[in-house]
Amino acid sequence: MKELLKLNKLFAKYKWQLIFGIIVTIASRYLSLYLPKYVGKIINLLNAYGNGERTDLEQVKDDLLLYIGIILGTTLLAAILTFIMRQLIIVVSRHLEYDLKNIIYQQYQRLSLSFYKQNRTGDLMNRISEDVSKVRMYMGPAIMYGINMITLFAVVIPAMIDTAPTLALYTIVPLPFLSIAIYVVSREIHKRSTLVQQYLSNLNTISQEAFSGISVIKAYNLAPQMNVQFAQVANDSKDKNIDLARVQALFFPLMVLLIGLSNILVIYVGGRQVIAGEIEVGTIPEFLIYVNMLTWPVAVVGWVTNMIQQAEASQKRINQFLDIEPQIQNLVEETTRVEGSIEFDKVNFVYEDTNIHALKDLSFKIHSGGTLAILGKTGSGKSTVLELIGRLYDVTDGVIKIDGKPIKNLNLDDLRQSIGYVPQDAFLFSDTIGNNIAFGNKDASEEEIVAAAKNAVVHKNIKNFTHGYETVLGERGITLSGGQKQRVSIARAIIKEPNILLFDDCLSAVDTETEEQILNNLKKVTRDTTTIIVSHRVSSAKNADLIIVLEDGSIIESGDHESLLEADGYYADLYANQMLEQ
Ligand SMILES: Nc1ncnc2c1ncn2[C@@H]1O[C@H](COP(=O)(O)OP(=O)(O)OP(=O)(O)O)[C@@H](O)[C@H]1O
Repeated sequence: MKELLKLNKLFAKYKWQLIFGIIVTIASRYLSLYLPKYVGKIINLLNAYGNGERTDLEQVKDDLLLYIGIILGTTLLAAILTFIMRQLIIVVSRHLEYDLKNIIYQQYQRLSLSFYKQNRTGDLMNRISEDVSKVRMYMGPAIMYGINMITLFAVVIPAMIDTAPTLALYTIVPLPFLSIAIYVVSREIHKRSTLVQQYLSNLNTISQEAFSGISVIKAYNLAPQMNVQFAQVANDSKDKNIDLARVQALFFPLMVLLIGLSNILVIYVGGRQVIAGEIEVGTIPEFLIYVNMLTWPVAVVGWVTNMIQQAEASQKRINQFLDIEPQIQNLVEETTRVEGSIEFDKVNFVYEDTNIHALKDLSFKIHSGGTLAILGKTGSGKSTVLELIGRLYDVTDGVIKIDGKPIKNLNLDDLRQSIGYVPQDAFLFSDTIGNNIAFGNKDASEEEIVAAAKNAVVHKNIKNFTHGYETVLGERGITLSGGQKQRVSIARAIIKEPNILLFDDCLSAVDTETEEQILNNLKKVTRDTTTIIVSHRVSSAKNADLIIVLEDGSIIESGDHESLLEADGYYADLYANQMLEQ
């Protein structure tokens, strides 16, 4: 229960509904006692009339009507109260589920990029959906049945002892066995349903990969192989489902058997007592109803215990994520203005998970409004430089300064707000093209969206789509070409009018002519913007104020276009090769 204690704070918010729910439950259970009591009375009355102990038929009829009226009235009232109880407790559990999902989602948003690199997306999704559902079973049904069970025991058992203590003893003794049997069966059900879930998620992964990679599968004619793989996993999944169904099939027969045995015991022991004149005949039906009233809560003990155990395990997984402190912390509350001069001072960076020393003693400076180009082979650390400026990671050693201040001394939101970042792998949401561009500035007008698209040289392409800016993009924007996606992503950064623009090899999929056009447009609209362009092409870099060439995380050459050509090193070779290609 330790992990579930964390939920107490959430419960506090709904304490009045819960307290009222408990009161209503107690009242409804209390009212449900009238049914067995008055059924017993009716049988005794009829028995007395049959024996000739009662002779006034009219009076007997009146009594009968009164008893039936009491049964009807109390049962109806108990049913209404049960309805209110379910409304209160189950509705509260839905609210709690919603609150918990929001808490987890907000925590996910707070957590740093490294968290996402270390944990699989499926796992993140599972904790916010599957695990929360299991916890909800504790917050709603488990608590409701728990209260119901305790109150029922508290009212029924004293009533039984009061009516016929010996018979009560014989009736109550088998009940714990029923509870244990149900617990064992539901634990088996849980084990098997966990396996079913695992196989289901395997099946989902295979199908999802097959759909995402459908073009590769078709091009390599792998469909028959994929079909066999799918059939195997589907078959395993079916076997696990059949295993589960077998144990589930045991649940109800087991309950029926145990209830039947308890009923026989009541009739046998009660019958002997009636013959011995120790109890009245009406006590037998009264007790039969008690047994049936108690059976469900007793069975529920096993079920609820299982539910709580599962919720505890799920809440533990949720707490693991909730307890993580984001690696990147905002250390400054007050707002800070960001102009845009950037300085790296002996920056070192090691990726924790792989231990790769991506940047080594890196130092450079760009003045506000200046342009820096970073070239270098793949894996030389270019993207890492950009990620460090946006504080997606914090440096391992050295300092990055913006406007002369270490970036940790800037308000994190202001820092990120002042950056327009175009990543290497453009990500577009399943939304309209217009909204994807406006993502960088939610208040942007239609004219601003069009202007940004024009500057990113993608306006004409968008206009050619039937629905223009209203064209809805599929998953990961599959209806756009690679170059179009890159340009929409550039428009998204431009529209934000940031003080710092970071382009991570985002012109790789456009032809050199369009690249030239985009760079010319950028020069105009980003005159005062500090711009860093990461590229493999000299054409993207040649006009920059400063060009640095990275190798293995260190600068091997730096200067402007002319000085680097004179230096006759990596840059000059790259230039010569790329000029030849054109
Ligand atoms: N999230 C990460 N976790 C661990 N290691 C990483 C991570 N991202 C990059 N690396 C490693 O850090 C090194 C530098 O990577 P980086 O992406 O900065 O190179 P790059 O110069 O941008 O490469 P490319 O031109 O291919 O984009 C590489 O060796 C890479 O494998």
